[in-house]
Amino acid sequence: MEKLSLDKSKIKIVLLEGVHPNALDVLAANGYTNIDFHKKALEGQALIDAISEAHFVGIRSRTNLTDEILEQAKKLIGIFCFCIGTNQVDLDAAAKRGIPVFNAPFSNTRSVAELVLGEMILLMRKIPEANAQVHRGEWKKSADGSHEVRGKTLGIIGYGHIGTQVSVLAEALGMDVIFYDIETKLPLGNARPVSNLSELLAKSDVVTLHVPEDDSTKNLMSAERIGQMKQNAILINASRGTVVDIDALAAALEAGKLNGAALDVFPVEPKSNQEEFVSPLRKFDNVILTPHIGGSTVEAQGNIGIEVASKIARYSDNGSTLSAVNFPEVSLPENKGASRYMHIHVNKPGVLTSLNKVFTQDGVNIVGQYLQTNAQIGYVVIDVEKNTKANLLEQLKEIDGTIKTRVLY
Ligand SMILES: NC(=O)C1=CN([C@@H]2O[C@H](COP(=O)(O)OP(=O)(O)OC[C@H]3O[C@@H](n4cnc5c(N)ncnc54)[C@H](O)[C@@H]3O)[C@@H](O)[C@H]2O)C=CC1
Ligand SMILES: O=C(O)CCC(=O)C(=O)O
Repeated sequence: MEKLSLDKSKIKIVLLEGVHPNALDVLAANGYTNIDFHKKALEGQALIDAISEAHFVGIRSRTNLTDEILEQAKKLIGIFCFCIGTNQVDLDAAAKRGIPVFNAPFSNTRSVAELVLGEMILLMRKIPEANAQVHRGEWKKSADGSHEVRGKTLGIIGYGHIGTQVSVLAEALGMDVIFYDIETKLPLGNARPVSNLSELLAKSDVVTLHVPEDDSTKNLMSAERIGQMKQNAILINASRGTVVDIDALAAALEAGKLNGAALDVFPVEPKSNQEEFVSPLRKFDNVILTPHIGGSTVEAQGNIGIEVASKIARYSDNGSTLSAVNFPEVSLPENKGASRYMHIHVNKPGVLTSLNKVFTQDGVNIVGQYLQTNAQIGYVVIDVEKNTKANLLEQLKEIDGTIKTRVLY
């Protein structure tokens, strides 16, 4: 008889970076108990040692899963980011090994939007300087340069899940909202798209960044772009550190071009809470610096724990790759009494024919078949009448182009 899916107690899940305990509860409720829970991020050999036998790994933004690290994790089936950003994972290296990468695209977005809103109000009132001065014993009561946000223009760069929420909240405060996105986006409320970045920068009293880390956003806020901002404007970045040229920002602050800035993310962030944060921005009283905590609220982390752990259980139990960021997305129905074979392969001619031959030549009755491909890989899921024949999995493994196969039930 065909060997079926691995016993759940043998499926090893490694969770790093102190993901919320809700994740453990969800996994336990789904029968997964073989879990290594690490409070911190790991790197180098310690990371390799931790994940070398893992079937699933859960991380946040601090763990770098590079091609070299993934090469040492031969049993890995899925990578789960308990956050939005997936730039810390080599997505292509994972895909070529048949490893889908999942994230939590919504659960911490409100937390980031609220932080940005709060920072914007504080910076427009020059509260960071006032706070620092009073802490030093200085008393400088003044209205100079202190403004309401009502009636001011907010420019949002990147009108996605976070940018749109900032837009709605800012309008509720009476702000005029304009936005720039490389995609055509539905404007919410009275927000208006602008056709280029220069226009947004020239019109905005506050500019806030909500774009992903990629080639198009590297140093998006360069010296030139910061120079295009209004005199006395404010810059907020809670997206990714690579998006702002920090030296250019420091120069603009030094020159009195900007009234203030808030940064939650940095090109180089300390690897642990013990490491010192080094930045030319530390000396400015009118800059709010936070340690990448935009999404770090009890609510967001609790929800992410549930969301991502449910995705681990779903991919493990059912094979669904819905919402994977680097993989063909296959949404699968619950399996009702069939055996489910999953086959991940290089997307090239002939693989499907060979695959179907394995089943047809053995007279196996196929009761469901699901296929998605992208330029790199193909993912086929085949439901067949239970236990019809032995060694189907072995035959699937032998097909030229096979990356990974798995059987459930
Ligand atoms: N500070 C923190 O703790 C957190 C940071 N983030 C980061 O916030 C960023 C945004 O997150 P979401 O809004 O959820 O992402 P999203 O994917 O929903 O939206 C990003 C938007 O940026 C647009 N975009 C991409 N490249 C662009 C470019 N070159 N110029 C203009 N627009 C561009 C996209 O079309 C999209 O509409 C991500 O980098 C994420 O990693 C997310 C959560 C927490
Ligand atoms: O601290 C974290 O979990 C990372 C938050 C973040 O930057 C994200 O969700 O992209």
